[in-house]
Amino acid sequence: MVSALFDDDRWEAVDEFDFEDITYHRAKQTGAVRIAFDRPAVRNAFRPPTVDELYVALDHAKRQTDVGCVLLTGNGPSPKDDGWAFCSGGDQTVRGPDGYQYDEEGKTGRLHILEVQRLIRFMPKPVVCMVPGWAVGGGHSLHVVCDMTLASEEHAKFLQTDPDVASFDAGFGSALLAQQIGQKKAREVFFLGKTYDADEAEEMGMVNEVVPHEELEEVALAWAEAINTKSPTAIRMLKYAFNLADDGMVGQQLFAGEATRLGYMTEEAQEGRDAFVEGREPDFSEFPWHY
Ligand SMILES: CC(C)(COP(=O)(O)OP(=O)(O)OC[C@H]1O[C@@H](n2cnc3c(N)ncnc32)[C@H](O)[C@@H]1OP(=O)(O)O)[C@@H](O)C(=O)NCCC(=O)NCCSC(=O)CCC(=O)c1ccccc1C(=O)O
Repeated sequence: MVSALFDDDRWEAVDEFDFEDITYHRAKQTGAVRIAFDRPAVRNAFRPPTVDELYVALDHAKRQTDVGCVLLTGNGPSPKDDGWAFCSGGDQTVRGPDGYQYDEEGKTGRLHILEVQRLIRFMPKPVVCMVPGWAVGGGHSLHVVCDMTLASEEHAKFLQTDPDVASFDAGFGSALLAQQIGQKKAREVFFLGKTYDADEAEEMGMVNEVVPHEELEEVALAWAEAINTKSPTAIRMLKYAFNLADDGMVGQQLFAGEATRLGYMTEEAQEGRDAFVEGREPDFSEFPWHY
């Protein structure tokens, strides 16, 4: 069993990978993938190989031109106590003095969940976080960086423990959270470390919708289906537009890159290319100065 909420009939494994810490599936009926933490016994805490696998799966999902939506979640429940989690952040048992450690000797510690955050943020399609239980520490930050969050009414719980374990996500996990729920509330999340249920998180503006636990994945898949009815270009440009103001010059660069791609698609741009290739002056006279 992948997860108690997983519907076998709707998904097929992406079997070109041999993942241990995550599962990766593709929807049968719409252009969506489901990527899930698969360490339920430790509330889906991530260790370096988990992060490596997550990066590979997300990067693969990014490159699938017939996939319009990525669903990110955590499998469950825990075989130990039936508890549910999206993700409880970095695995504290493998945390060393310079970051999270691989089993292998000689490798330096890593903090590369931040690379995963950037991949989600820059992903040219929406990433939906399905939260079936705890979203804690670095797991909380991941839900923050996802484009939308859907939460289990019964089991989703949101908690920032970073300062308890002397960690601090001073990037998207805090600053983007403040954009979502406001400065005062974001400071409360980190400074007081209270636990919020799904309804409170929705009220605060960091969860889009709260649904009965059993319906979590069905509703998320319906969202993916809705996204897949839209224009891929419009959705991509909108995501980068939403990011732009907060992401500074990198946000501009991503938006501008996609604007360049749209430019390349015009006959006007093709005339510029053809003129160079054919060794002649370009003739742009038939292209209007749009206003
Ligand atoms: C998640 C809890 C609140 C759940 O509580 P509860 O339901 O009572 O269950 P427990 O009995 O506590 O847990 C069950 C079982 O799981 C183990 N476990 C849970 N979380 C972790 C974890 N993070 N690491 C290792 N193991 C974990 C727990 O020990 C139990 O094991 P047993 O053997 O069964 O006893 C609660 O568990 C909890 O508070 N967990 C810790 C949350 C936490 O502090 N996470 C780390 C925050 S720091 C972080 O994530 C850094 C991430 C990062 O890399 C980073 C780097 C640089 C900048 C930013 C970041 C970033 O934040 O992303």
